[in-house]
Amino acid sequence: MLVLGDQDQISSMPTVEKLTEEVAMVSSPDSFDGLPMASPESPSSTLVSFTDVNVVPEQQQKGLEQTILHLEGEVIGLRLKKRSLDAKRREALNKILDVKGSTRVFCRVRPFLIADKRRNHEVICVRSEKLVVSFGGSKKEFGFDKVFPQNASQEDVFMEVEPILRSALDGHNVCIMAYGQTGTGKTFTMEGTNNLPGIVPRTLKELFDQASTDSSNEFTFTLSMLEVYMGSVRDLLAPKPSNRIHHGSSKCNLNIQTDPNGCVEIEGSLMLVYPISHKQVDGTIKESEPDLHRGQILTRITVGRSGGSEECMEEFSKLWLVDLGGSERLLKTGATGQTLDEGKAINLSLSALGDVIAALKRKRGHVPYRNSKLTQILRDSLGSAFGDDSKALMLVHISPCEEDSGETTCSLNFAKRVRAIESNKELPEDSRKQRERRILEVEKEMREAEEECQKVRNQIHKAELLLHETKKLFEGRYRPQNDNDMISVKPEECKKVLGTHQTAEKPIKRNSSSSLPRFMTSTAASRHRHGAVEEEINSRVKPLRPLHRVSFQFSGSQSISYSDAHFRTSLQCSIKKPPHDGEANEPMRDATNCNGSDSKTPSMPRNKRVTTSYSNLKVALPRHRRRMSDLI
Ligand SMILES: Nc1ncnc2c1ncn2[C@@H]1O[C@H](COP(=O)(O)OP(=O)(O)OP(=O)(O)O)[C@@H](O)[C@H]1O
Repeated sequence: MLVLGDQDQISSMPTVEKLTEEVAMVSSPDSFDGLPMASPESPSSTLVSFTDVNVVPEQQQKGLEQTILHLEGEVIGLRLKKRSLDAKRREALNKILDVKGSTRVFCRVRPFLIADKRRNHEVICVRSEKLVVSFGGSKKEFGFDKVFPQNASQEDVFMEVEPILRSALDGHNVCIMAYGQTGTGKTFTMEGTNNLPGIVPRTLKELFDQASTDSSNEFTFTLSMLEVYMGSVRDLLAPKPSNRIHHGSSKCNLNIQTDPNGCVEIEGSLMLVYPISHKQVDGTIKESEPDLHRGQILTRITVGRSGGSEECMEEFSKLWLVDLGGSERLLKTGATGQTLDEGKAINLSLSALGDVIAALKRKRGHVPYRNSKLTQILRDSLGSAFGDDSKALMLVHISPCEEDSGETTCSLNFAKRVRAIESNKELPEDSRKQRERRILEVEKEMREAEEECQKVRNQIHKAELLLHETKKLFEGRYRPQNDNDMISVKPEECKKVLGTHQTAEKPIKRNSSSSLPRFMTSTAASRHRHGAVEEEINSRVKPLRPLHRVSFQFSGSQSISYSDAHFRTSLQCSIKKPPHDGEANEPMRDATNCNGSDSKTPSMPRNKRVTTSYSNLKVALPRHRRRMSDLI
């Protein structure tokens, strides 16, 4: 009996390659009657040679049983190895983020727009990670973790954001906030356009891609969208009229609750809807479009991750993507009425955010999370409420225009305050260099662990395929079956395989040879023929990679398209009822059961991908908000 974690047993087991050879030998026509011959090169072989044809079935059965046991042990051993490599990679990523700072601030400069008549290129000057603003005859320098100049692409921005997203998959709470004056490109960065998708759609795609390549974890995703508007929280995905706070519905102002562990949940919000209901949710979002007003938009992706077996508890992490709303000073805009009230509410919210950040910076005493809905919602992603487990990124947006330089300086000062949460920001030159060296070292460690992990993943895949095949072979030959358990092969399939009409029309019926009198057991020659037929069929119905389960629960308007129809079917199955480990070896059967028809589906591609369509992923929000600049 193999005990999980017994490394000696695992390391003394035959390798996948060796077992592959052995299984190949079992069904090889070159070996005697389909049986392996003992070889001096393989003393450890679990399969032996036979001379008495009557003893053959029992010995062969034992040999296959041994092979199955070894393969199962091999898979367990490889999974353990992968888990430890994965932990190493996560630790390295975490170290990198810690050395870089768990609260980071990037700055993005918007390019000049057609509407910008006066273009003074001297106002904003970007030098590496520094930015100089020339304003009223004086120059002011600001340093950030990264500065994106006017010509930076959406891709450039996302590349820098991506490591933080990965830490959400690793179980950390992450918060990415876009801050800045109205019209400086917050929505452009977060949502983007159909052709130039921003962080939100790219994040979804990235998360799905990464989850779909991780076969040892199961992931679930839920997506929610909230708006903080005039001090109330509303569910942007709720059907009308409950989402209309200004129409006085009591349901619209959702309660924010914090559990004893400091985890925040929004009471009664957010239907969890599977992809199949996207159209319905899409309609809901569109319905809310005419409610033009100005609030703060919060997109939340909850990532559920479990280790792929029933003993492993599911861990949850939250990823917040927040458009903080225009930060401009209201006197300057000359706003009145509702616009003025909306502006005031946003500014109060931002100032509460600033206070929370300042308190976090002090690292002691009371943190005033309760002063605004925004900070209450983001509480468990903003900082030290329950350890240094959270990662935050602020993307401050500025305009290149001279007439905006006052607002630009205000935004940059705010961002500077956020950045100062990390005490080691302004390091002397040699400490900075040392820090950069450390980052490079850990990045190398992480890359190595990733590469090693990929290798082990491939080995697991191979071993699982082999195990699946061997079990199939074993069950086909030795498992006692009653008459109802006939495996029927479609006549046309048999015709293709065998080329003889006669054999094709008969379903292949399997009986346990050991349960029959010896005179009724198959002869060596008939077993050989039978084996050849089985192999042909097996090679046609290609073995599938065991499903690693990724399920999606959406309450958003996003539509997800899967590049592989078979995967979609399997996915729907896994959403309805998570398969057990044993079932994971037979995904084709699962899929067949699910749609209730015989599966002619081609085998699942090795690298199945879950893709998103950007155009569909674009949340129809921009029209939902009124731009301050339009009103001036
Ligand atoms: N990096 C960029 N490249 C090209 N166009 C940009 C960029 N940033 C912003 N824009 C354009 O500038 C305009 C204003 O941008 P956007 O609506 O994203 O600003 P905002 O800060 O979200 O404003 P609001 O506070 O009103 O929501 C849009 O037309 C947008 O396409």
